[in-house]
Amino acid sequence: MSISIAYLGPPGTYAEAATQAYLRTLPSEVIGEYLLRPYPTIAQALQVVAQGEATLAVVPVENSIEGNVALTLDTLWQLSGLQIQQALVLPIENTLLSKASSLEEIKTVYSHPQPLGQCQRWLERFLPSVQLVPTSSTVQALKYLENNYTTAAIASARAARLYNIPILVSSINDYPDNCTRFWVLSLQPSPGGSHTSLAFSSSDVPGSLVKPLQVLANRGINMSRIESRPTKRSLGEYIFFIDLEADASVNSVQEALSELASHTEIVKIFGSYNVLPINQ
Ligand SMILES: O=C(O)C(=O)C[C@]1(C(=O)O)C=C[C@@H](O)C=C1
Repeated sequence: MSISIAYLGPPGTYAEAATQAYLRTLPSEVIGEYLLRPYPTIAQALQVVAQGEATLAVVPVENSIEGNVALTLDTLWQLSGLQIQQALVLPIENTLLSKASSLEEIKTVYSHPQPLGQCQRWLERFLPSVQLVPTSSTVQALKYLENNYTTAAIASARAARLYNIPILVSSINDYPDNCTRFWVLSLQPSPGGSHTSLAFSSSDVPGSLVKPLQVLANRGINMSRIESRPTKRSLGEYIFFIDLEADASVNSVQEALSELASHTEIVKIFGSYNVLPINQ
């Protein structure tokens, strides 16, 4: 029986590169059982796993320059049962792809909003008057390059090779150490590991953030990330996404997680897992 992995496609996206990197971490004799399934949005990749139509999803969570991937966090909050199996940190090296022979010919640059943000300063410096157009993925941006010598796309060198498109300028990141953290999620219980992720909502009253954080601090549990997203119910109400440097199977962490319930409205525990850096 094959194991399907959902990701933001089409092939050639950074999400696909992360999915391939995840496959390379598995024993070679099982890799043939995995089937990669591209989806047009991150939300759909997560939904098919939550509905049991795919086994795993590989989705971006956070970028070192642009911060959180809001769509991933919002979708995870809405769905039930998804557990993190593994985190992967993938280096992101953006390149400018175009059929133009020089930067002067370019009038429009297409890409996913994240790479447009990751290369913002480069774009301001070298292409200050072009129009920037967001697309649903870096590979979707490539379709605007067909038979057009005034357009460019920001995508990976791998996408350029796959779709046979010339690279006009390589390495255009504003900061060289650009990397994105991905999560591998499924309906299986998470395997345990060095990090635990959770999210909670709380009402807009004094201490609604301090109290849950105090529960963690009281037990010496270190937090490696905190992000907020609006509940979308009313202005000023938030969902907090937290990563802990701790394994939920440890007694004190388990106690803290159960105590959180009394200081929050809804708590969702996404599980404990290890983080793997990927060298490309
Ligand atoms: O468009 C792609 O190629 C993606 O894989 C999406 C995505 C993202 O959603 O952040 C993934 C990682 C990179 O930081 C840039 C874009």
